[in-house]
Amino acid sequence: MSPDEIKSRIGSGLLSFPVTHFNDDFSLNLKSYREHVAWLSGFGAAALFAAGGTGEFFSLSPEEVGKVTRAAKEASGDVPIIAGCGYGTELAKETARHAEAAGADGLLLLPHYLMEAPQEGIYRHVKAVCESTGLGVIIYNRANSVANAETVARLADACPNLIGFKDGTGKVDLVRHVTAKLGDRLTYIGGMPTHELFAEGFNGVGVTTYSSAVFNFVPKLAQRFYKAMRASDRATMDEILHRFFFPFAVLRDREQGYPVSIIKAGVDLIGRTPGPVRPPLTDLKPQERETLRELIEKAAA
Ligand SMILES: O=C([O-])C(=O)C[C@H](O)[C@@H](O)C(=O)[O-]
Repeated sequence: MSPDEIKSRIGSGLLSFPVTHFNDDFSLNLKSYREHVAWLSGFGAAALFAAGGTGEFFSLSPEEVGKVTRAAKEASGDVPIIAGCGYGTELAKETARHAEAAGADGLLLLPHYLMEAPQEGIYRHVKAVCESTGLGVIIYNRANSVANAETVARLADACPNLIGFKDGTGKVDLVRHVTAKLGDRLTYIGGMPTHELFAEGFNGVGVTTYSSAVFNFVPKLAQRFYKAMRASDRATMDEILHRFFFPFAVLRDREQGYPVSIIKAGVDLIGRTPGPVRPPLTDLKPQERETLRELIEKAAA
């Protein structure tokens, strides 16, 4: 897809990040991953992100990102696949090359590694990655890589293929500044952990779509919530928040890294085979899985 096509496509509906499936020895289980992506593709996502944060991008090699992206493309039918890339500039460019060769429809640029960086450095880094690829690129503001509105505007001017801005900071003032300055030059994506908890507020500042991690295992519930948000149907949102998302967040917050582990556990509980999370993450404990099982049952009721 051209950068313009993927830009309007991601703005057209709910997004999600499939978990990456592993065998018990932590090697990639692409067969199981393909089956999961094929199943998810039937629930109306505007695009799926291969090897994103929830897909344990941070635990994959550049070659593995390429393999995961190719497997997603083989399974997703006409649902576009956006691939993760990130770390320092050279590794990000290398990963982008693997993803592009694997047929990705766009790229999500996750934060660079370890160091804080000045705005000029973030600008040069993002620009270099954009210039290295023909794909549309979405910048992901999070952790040690947070571009301010001025930097995002400079990047949008310098990089025609910068098509999206994803927020993982939760800073409404910063995001509002970006949406006010950039208008419809970019598509805006909410990417807080369990973004449904933030969705209504961010919709109010121009972030009209978001990525839903729980879509991995309760896709119908995720779509119901998204449609309620778009329709400003607060009664439905309140009902789903109380029944599912608030207790889900309590469980998710029991351990560092659980925003990813709990999604894998959910996928496992619905009878798919995502396998374990790779270290440094850890899987849910048996009692926590039981609590999640009960929540999933309630969500289906
Ligand atoms: O990097 C990631 O995986 C995300 O930020 C996407 C997730 O889907 C997040 O928005 C969530 O947990 O709902």
